Amino acid sequence: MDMEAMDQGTAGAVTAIDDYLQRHESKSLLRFITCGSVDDGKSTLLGRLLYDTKLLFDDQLAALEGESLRHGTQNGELDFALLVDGLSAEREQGITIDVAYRFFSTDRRKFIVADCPGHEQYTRNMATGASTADLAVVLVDARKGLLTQTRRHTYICSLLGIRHVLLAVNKMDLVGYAQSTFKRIESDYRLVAAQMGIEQVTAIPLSALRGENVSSRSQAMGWYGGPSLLEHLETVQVERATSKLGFRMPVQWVCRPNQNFRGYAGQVVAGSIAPGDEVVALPSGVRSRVARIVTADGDLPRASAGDAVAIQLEDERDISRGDVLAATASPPQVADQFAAHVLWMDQAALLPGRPYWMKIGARLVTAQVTEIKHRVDVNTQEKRPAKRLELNEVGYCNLGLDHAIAFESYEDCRELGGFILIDRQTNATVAAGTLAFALRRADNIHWQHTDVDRAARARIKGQAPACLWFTGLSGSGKSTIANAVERRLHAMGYHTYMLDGDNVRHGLNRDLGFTEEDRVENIRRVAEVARLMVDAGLIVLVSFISPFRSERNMARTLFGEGEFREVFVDTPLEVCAQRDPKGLYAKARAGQIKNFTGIDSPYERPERPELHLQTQGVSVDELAQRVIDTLLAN
Ligand SMILES: Nc1ncnc2c1ncn2[C@@H]1O[C@H](COP(=O)(O)OS(=O)(=O)O)[C@@H](OP(=O)(O)O)[C@H]1O
Ligand SMILES: Nc1ncnc2c1ncn2[C@@H]1O[C@H](COP(=O)(O)OP(=O)(O)O)[C@@H](O)[C@H]1O
Repeated sequence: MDMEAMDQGTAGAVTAIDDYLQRHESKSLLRFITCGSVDDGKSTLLGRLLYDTKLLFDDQLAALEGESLRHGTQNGELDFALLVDGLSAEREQGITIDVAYRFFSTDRRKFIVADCPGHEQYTRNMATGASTADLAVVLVDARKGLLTQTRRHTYICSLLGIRHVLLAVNKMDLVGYAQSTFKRIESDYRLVAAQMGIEQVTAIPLSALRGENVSSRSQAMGWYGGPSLLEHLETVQVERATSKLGFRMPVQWVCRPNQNFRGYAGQVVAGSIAPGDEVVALPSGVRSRVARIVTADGDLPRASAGDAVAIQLEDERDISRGDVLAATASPPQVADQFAAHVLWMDQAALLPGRPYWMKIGARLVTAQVTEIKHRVDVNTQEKRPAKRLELNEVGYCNLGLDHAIAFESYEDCRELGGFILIDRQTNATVAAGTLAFALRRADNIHWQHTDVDRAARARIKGQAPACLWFTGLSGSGKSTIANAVERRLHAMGYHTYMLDGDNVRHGLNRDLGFTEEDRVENIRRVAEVARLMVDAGLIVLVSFISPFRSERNMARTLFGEGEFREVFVDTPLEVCAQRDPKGLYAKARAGQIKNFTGIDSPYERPERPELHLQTQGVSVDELAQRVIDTLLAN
């Protein structure tokens, strides 16, 4: 690469950026988002606004970001590039979502507008944009009035903490600039917004296409005495009450450029901090004092909310990415069970009991929705009972996490109260959510120590406890083979127990049917029971269809290294249907049984089972022996 040319180019960019920053430094910043249905004129409005302000800073800002990175690596102390690497790793996992942020500015204010393209994934992108915005421009077509989308988007904005809405009643030229139409839409909307807790609504009649009431007042609407859209954006006061919270910073990255330096990099999300202050890392509770606050431009005497810094502590501590550094005097709560709002954004429904990745702050944990309290009808605000959440539905749920986290309610702190859920199979972002409060503090429930532990229980039985997990279609041979395995093990003196779908469904799981959500719960319970039995020192044989990879993988995580063996009883559907030991396939094909696995309910084949048994033409005895060989091999 031609280094000289590159340096010159960069130097040029730096000067331009310095100029830009100086000119705009003193101005306040407004982050907003535009929402509306497909044809309401969102792009026209945004285009018009950018055109009228004649200031587009996309390129300068991209260069600015590049520059700050370069500076970060210059003095060899701090590698901020690592931070960015971390983020791009997330991008590869599909965690981040595509939202284009456009920058523009006028003489009075700087603006960042979240531009959320794409109709299909609109809700998903919108939620991302809304989570950092202070104001939403909600577009309504004057000819159509409020639509379901208008209500849905307003609700999402409200859920994600937006308290100011600019209602842009667009296409006024197409309704003859009628004041009555505008007034009707305005009052309809105020009612909806008030129901959703949004009190600051400014309604503006406009025509984005003709540029009326966008950046200048319209002659055609003399009856309107309010500001133009741009005037309002330039002057509206959106400052949130200064957060009452003390210092909080999620650790995005631990920087170790050399042996002598260890810095915890991240953005301060609340309060402020200075060298000498005592901090606690949560959830571990480790304490230390701040030695230095390092940035790309040198050390700071104090860092406050919004600053991106690396904090060096006085002593070497075991603190990692995802921990939260906080003021010791007023630390956040730590908990593992929450009440939360969840906006579901995936085609496949949210199923209670299924484990998802949860990303909150810089932390990644496993979370399950343990209960859906209710679903919210976005049109009427009514609470309705629900067993699952479908695409674009919002539910008020209880969440259970596998690890405790430091958090704030979303209302108090977006960064430590907002989260996304990620599907563990596809890595797709499937939900956005907001924490309301902790249901139970993690430190209130302790794991009770027992003097006789699992090793002691296993020892007295003279065996290594294990879980043999048989999965396969109905009639594939799970029970027959598991039964033969248990008979042999028993004869050899092993302590065993068999959990069979048909049997457990008569007792513990009597309340469950065969919908996806019931099957998820069925497997969750039986996996927990199997875990207890392994804890008791037994060899447990689990024989359930267990059709979903997610739940089988979840079951696996409950056991120790090598304790769990997945046995795939692989018999083609046609063969199972021919065997039809209980006559169920005949009934399912006749439409008398709904949701029958393999017919109108899916079976996800195991990808890496410990044992893959193809049963056709092989005797039950031989198959059972193979299971025993696998079990006793290690
Ligand atoms: N709709 C439908 N789909 C599948 N199976 C059905 C259904 N209705 C009843 N049965 C009978 O229930 C047994 C499966 O229960 P499981 O608990 O193993 O199922 S699951 O793991 O929750 O999917 C299954 O037993 P097996 O044949 O031993 O697998 C069936 O006998
Ligand atoms: N090689 C085989 N392995 C297991 N079962 C077989 C085999 N060949 C025939 N079968 C028959 O298939 C049926 C399987 O039923 P079952 O064990 O109840 O299946 P599942 O528990 O998977 O629903 C039984 O009637 C069994 O005798």
